[in-house]
Amino acid sequence: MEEMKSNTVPPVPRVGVVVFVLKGKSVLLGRRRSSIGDSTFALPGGHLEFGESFEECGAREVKEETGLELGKAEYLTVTNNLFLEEPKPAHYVTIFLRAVLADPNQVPQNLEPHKCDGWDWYDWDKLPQPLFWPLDKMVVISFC
Ligand SMILES: Nc1nc2c([nH]c(=O)n2[C@H]2C[C@H](O)[C@@H](COP(=O)(O)OP(=O)(O)OP(=O)(O)O)O2)c(=O)[nH]1
Ligand SMILES: [Mg+2]
Repeated sequence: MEEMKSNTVPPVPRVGVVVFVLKGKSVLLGRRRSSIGDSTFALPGGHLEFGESFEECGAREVKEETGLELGKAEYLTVTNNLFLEEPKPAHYVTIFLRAVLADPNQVPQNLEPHKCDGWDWYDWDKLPQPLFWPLDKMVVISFC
């Protein structure tokens, strides 16, 4: 087919799954190191892989990025995000989950330091700035 000969793959939307990991009144955030949203505070999460449930993906990404084991994750909401200003345009459908820790004494580790400056707990009433804009949009729409 003609389009198969081309080396330029047309962009497609991807699915991101991110998790509000909650501990008392605090939520886990880390400063991103990425071409998308560099140096803004974001939730742990990543790309949905073929065949995964949202909850499996959220638990896997949180474990890979922070070492934390989650209790049961619950669906919160979904947003549709276009990153047209980025070096490479991207489109994410982002699934937001929430979960508490399986064992509340676990301490987050920065297991992917090329993607994040480090994880910390932030009081829900005093979230750090700037938030990654899709997260900011979701918080404003859902909670303000
Ligand atoms: N991590 C994260 N991603 C978010 C948030 N909000 C949001 O729309 N996304 C979207 C845009 C991200 O590019 C996309 C995928 O997450 P990511 O950028 O952390 O992906 P990743 O490198 O960890 O993915 P992976 O290769 O490990 O699967 O999800 C958020 O608060 N945190
Ligand atoms: Mg990630």
